Amino acid sequence: MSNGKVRIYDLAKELNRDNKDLLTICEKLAISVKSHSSTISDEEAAQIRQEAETFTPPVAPKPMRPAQAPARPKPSVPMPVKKSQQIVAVHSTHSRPTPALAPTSEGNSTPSLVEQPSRPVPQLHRPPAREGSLQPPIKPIVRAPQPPAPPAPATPEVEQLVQAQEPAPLPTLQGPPPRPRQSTPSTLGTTASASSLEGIAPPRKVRLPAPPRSQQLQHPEPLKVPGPKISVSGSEPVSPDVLPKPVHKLQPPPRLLDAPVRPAPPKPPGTGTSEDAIEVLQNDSVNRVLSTRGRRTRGKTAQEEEEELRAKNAAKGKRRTSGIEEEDELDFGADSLLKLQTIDVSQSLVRPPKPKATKSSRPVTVKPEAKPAPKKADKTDRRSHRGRDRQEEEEATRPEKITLDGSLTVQELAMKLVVPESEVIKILFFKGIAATINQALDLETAEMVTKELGIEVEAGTQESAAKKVTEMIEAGDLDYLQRRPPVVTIMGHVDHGKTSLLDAIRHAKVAQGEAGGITQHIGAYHVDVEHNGEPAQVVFLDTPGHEAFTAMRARGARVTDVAVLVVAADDGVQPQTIEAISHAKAAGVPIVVAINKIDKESAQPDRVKQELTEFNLVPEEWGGDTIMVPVSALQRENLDTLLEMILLVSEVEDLYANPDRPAKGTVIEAHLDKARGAVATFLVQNGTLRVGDVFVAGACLGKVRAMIDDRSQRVEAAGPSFAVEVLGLTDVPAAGDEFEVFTDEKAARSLADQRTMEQRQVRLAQAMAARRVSLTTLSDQAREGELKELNLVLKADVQGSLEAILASLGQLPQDQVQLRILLSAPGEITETDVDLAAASSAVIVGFNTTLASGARQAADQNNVDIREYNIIYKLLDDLQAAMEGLLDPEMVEEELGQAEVRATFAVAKGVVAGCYVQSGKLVRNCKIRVQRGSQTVHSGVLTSLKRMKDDAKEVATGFECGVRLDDFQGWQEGDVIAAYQTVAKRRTL
Ligand SMILES: Nc1nc2c(ncn2[C@@H]2O[C@H](COP(=O)(O)OP(=O)(O)OP(=O)(O)O)[C@@H](O)[C@H]2O)c(=O)[nH]1
Repeated sequence: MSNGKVRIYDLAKELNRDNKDLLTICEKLAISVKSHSSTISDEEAAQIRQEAETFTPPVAPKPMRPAQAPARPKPSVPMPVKKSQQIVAVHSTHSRPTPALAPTSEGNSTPSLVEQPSRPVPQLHRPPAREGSLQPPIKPIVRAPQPPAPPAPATPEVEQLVQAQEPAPLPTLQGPPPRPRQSTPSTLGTTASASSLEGIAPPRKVRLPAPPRSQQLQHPEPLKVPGPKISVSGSEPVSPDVLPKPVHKLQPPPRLLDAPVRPAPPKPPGTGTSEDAIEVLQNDSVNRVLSTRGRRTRGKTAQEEEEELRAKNAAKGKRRTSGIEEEDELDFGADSLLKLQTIDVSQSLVRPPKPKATKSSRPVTVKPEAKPAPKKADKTDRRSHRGRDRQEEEEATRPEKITLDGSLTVQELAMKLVVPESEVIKILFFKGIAATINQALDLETAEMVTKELGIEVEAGTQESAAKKVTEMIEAGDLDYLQRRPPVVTIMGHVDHGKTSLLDAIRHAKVAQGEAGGITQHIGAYHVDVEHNGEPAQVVFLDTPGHEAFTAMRARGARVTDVAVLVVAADDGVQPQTIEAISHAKAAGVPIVVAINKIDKESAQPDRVKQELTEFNLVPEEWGGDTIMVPVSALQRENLDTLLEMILLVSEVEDLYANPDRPAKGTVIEAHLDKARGAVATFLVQNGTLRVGDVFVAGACLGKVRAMIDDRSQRVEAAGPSFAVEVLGLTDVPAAGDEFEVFTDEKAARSLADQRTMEQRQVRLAQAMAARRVSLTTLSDQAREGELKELNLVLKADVQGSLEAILASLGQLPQDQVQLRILLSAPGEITETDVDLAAASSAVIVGFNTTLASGARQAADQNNVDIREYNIIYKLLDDLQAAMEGLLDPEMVEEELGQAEVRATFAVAKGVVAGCYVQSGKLVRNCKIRVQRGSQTVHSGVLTSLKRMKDDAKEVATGFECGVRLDDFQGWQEGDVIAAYQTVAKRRTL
């Protein structure tokens, strides 16, 4: 007692009574207490004391199994007088009901069990038991003095359990204090399950309030339902007399195995199956997931469940987790099932439900830091800091459909999808693609990610890119349209002869000069041909064939009117052939197939045709509509026919433009020329480009200083479909950027400024996103200290080089050190790049490019490392080495030398060992070990080293020296000093 307050359990002790007795007295005296730990006033305590003198613990109005009790000749389980709360399986009597007892249990036993008029049960809303439902194997505590145990019905297992749990018999059944969260029906059910599980389940401390008789009478159905009734959730009543049967229901593994991967078949409401048993898991989270599914099989939607749960929690005054705990608790009793279901569980975990289905099935990875850049999402962040709110918001703002047009970075895709970048990275990761935030994704991959998130990709997205050609034409041009030459892209697998073919067509040996046989840049070439007796022209875009240039090739197709697909007759359809077909088809560009190398003996043109039919390219002679021309680039065979066919195919295309207007078109390639500055190849798609024209290409302002055609001739004007190299740019635009001539220089300048500003913002966003990566997408690994990062700012002469480098960097192993490209852009290294690198501790890598004025100085000031390369392999090697450098070095011992102690001298500061250096050297402050025979008698640092009387930094082999240590004086002649140093050895990736 303290402060005039008395706790119930203190009082119980004082009165030598059970807590429950006192609670009962309290109830009787209308003293409001919640539990035995509640406090009451002294007056109330006095009342209770008084009452306790005459109080006899109430005997249950009826024995638990009145019909069965007499049948028990002797109580198989000795009932304890006190601490009887853990009767485990009294209901197991139902597991094998004798025919004689069955009717009794229908009529009486259930009500008798729960009939506790003095304890109202708040939860009387349980639905009747549902057929076939599984009951979680729970061992409720029926705090009850019991009638003598029925003899026959109790299974041996149950009896064992009961014996284990209840060492002493209880004379009577005693009602528990009111507990609002349990109901008797579930008790029945859970107990039944427990018994059905052969008593393996551990005892549960679930106290069950007894519902009033009326409640019990509301649920007579379960007793009438033939067949097993087991409920997983413990919320449904179960017919006691059919309880043994579920044992068989639970056994068959095939049904359990089905559960994780197959949605539950429709069942009558409340119906449980063995699948539900999978809810029983040790892992809480798994339990929740599976419980959710289990509940759904009973016909509830996620929303209903959510609401129900909230309502439950509100009623309990607890948070949601408590609901889960309760659920887990209820499931606890079926540990035995775990053994049976381990495989099922793991299956369900490795195959999470598709995110598309419902909110709950979407991978929950939205973290505050992982918010993508979109402004809308940021606002949401500010409004609410709760993850769930944000996720809901995010999902609400998530588009149903998006349009993908060509390759884009992970970040750009995440912004489009309104998901955190981490989500995209995660999806890619699970698909086996390790991507960084700024990694470019090709269309196919982006589509895959989009679909994975349940967002539709708008059909014909590539069409928009292809239509760019026609979009170049404005309404004002319509009256002045003239036919223009077709722009042709040559595509195909590596080494199938693209360059040779173009070369053969142009009569110039371009291919011979190429190092490694890889075409490095997109070039454009004009070919004059005679068509229908009239002179005509075909413009060829030379696309590189190496895999690394896939993205660039995709861009090439955008401005293309006809695609020539080169397939080597001796090699057939190869991966890049297929890729080229899909690019051309996606862009809606007609394909002319050039079956090359027919001069070779191994050539099999028909095999090529056959293979191409698999891709819906059926040759005309086989009844299809694809023109296939067998050619030999080497022998210049059939080239005229090929050109003829290209013109024929392009005839049906709307190839018109208005040459009498300022030019518009696309940047085919751009690079920084050391002598000439920024140089770009423009393909004019409408109008005529002239020397002196002011233009904006991407974000770059320019004035055409000179134009050079593919024959290195200066030209004054370039009409539609012409490709010319343009000098006079202020910066290097990106391949694929559009250009447009402006008559008003001011307007051009302001547009360029505006675009530059936009680009800066994108860069800033990229930098911010890059920072977020460390906090979000990589947080898991970073948290474990497993992952380190190497930030890079990558600048190169041309887009093609960049793409090649990026593709190669993607191949570097990044499981221990993550490479993050903060920026990759063509052009020289500028002060802005240095700023970005400084802010993000990045290294700047320049490939075939130069430093803008001030960049070097800024780099020195900011301690930014700028590395310049002109050989890609060197760059890759260095970067790999740098990544390896980031790994924690391995500390290894390196032997320095050995000296023998020949004499010892006591000095003021200690003992000096007079030594002779036998090998290597002794170095002051190096580490040493003093060895005496095979024993190391001391390890430490060589603090004082003298040669004669002077301090020495080191003493080499063959010299004598004096060694004194601060922390060791026990020298003995013959001791050997082993000197060594620890060096950091770089680990490799
Ligand atoms: N026999 C024969 N060889 C050819 C023919 N066309 C090209 N080749 C050879 O095939 C090889 C590859 O030719 P390229 O023109 O470089 O092939 P490519 O597709 O442009 O290669 P990348 O630029 O690396 O994608 C060269 O050795 C050519 O000599 C042909 O018609 N007949």
